[in-house]
Amino acid sequence: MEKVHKDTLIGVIDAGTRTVKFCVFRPGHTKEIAEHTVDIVTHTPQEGWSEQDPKEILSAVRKCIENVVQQLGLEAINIITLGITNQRETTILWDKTTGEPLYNAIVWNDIRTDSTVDIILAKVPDNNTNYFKNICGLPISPYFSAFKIKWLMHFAPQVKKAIKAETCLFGTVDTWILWNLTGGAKGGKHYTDVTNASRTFLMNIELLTWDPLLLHTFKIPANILPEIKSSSEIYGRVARGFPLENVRISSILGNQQASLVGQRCLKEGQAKNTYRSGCFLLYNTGISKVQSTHGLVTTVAYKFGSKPAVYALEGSVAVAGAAMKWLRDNMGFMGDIQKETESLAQEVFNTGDVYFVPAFKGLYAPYWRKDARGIICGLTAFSTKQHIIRAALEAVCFQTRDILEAMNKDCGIPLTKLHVDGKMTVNSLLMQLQADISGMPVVRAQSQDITALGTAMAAGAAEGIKAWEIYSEERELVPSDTFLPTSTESGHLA
Ligand SMILES: Nc1ncnc2c1ncn2[C@@H]1O[C@H](COP(=O)(O)OP(=O)(O)O)[C@@H](O)[C@H]1O
Ligand SMILES: O=P(O)(O)OC[C@H](O)CO
Repeated sequence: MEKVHKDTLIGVIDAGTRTVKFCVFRPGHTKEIAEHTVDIVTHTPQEGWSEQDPKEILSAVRKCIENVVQQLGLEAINIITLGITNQRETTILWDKTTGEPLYNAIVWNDIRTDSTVDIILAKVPDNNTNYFKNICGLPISPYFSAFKIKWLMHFAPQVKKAIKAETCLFGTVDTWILWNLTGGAKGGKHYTDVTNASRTFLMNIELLTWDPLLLHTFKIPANILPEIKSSSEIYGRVARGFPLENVRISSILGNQQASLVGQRCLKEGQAKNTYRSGCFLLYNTGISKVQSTHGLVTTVAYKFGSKPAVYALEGSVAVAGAAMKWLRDNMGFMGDIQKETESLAQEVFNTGDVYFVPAFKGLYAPYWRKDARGIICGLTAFSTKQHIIRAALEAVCFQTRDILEAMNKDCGIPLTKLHVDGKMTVNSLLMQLQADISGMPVVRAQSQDITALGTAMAAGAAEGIKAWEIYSEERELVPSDTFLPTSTESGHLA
């Protein structure tokens, strides 16, 4: 292992859907030494719409860094580098001369672009959802950024104007933060990394460059797009006016890819599932791209510097923990999700044959049905809120099982265990149900910060800090506990 100065520290900006966090790691350690989190408001101006204020994201980043710097006192000077990880697909357009956003950020799970999707579908033979999959790895769906950009180009006059004046820039949340941190209108770096670019629907997954046919199909001008970089290299330095001025920024990873790295699923055939608002299962397929024929997405897992890109198959589920929030906020079934979900669901032995499909905004993998909507069925006069809460937990597990089945069919080599992380995994009943429903051991990471850890590892790698031994044979970096399947009759995957 390369010698690292004992005081060196690495900072990570984790800009998620619900919160922005800044935390700091000591190389080689898996637990952060300081962190601060700020909630982000999501606006719903119309049903199915989901927007955030890009400036609020930025001021949350600033607040979080300032708070952590204060916590660390003099030690903050040891933060030598920063990484950025982020909610993916969320789309921001801004004016490069003023630095002002041209519209709110359109969040990944926003479904206003249904009609845009139909326009694109109408252009392809047989309305084939998978028509561009061999180019970008993705099915046609409102989930991906290109549909959001196209919607903005059509419906936001200020965007049209800025595009005409050639002052418009596009970025996912990583790019917005990087551009602003490195100087904004005064020379900010307009870059993204391959993992985020692979979620836009505009990148050629083979060449890792913006694809002319896709740009032409969406009529998106190339001059609004950021330059695509690797996930681990030095992109620039924090500009004057921001805390941690002059510190290098040296990793960018979409948050689901970051947790794949943090879980050290760095070899072909290793997979992880992250349970948060949504649920995202990524299976490392090495340097080869597996084209799914069973509804999964081909995505870039990571690219460290000049090393070849590593790919993953991804199964994305739009609603997982978000169903618990719905049961709390819309149904009033509980007051505190963390404290009550598990105990309420434990009060009944099963769901009493109640099933819950939380397709609030359509269904993602493996179905890709933008027209699907939620359903609760099997209700009887005996059904209680406990049955429905338990059914909501089972729904997360069934959706994961659907994805595991699709992965096994696509890859031919069945997974033998599932590594999991994310806030929802504190729910041990959910973990046991997942082991039973998928018929395989579920290995739960004993850390909530796998995403940030993966980003710190990538930032460290760019700086020559090999303290986490990214390529070592030993996989288990973070302590874990395992849930074994207790029932097998329905638990075996097809
Ligand atoms: N004990 C629990 N049981 C079930 N769901 C939980 C529990 N604790 C948190 N959740 C759910 O997990 C999700 C946590 O999401 P969070 O990590 O805040 O990320 P994000 O909303 O950015 O995806 C929330 O949707 C919440 O409803
Ligand atoms: O911020 P999260 O954890 O909800 O992750 C969102 C995903 O990146 C969307 O693809």
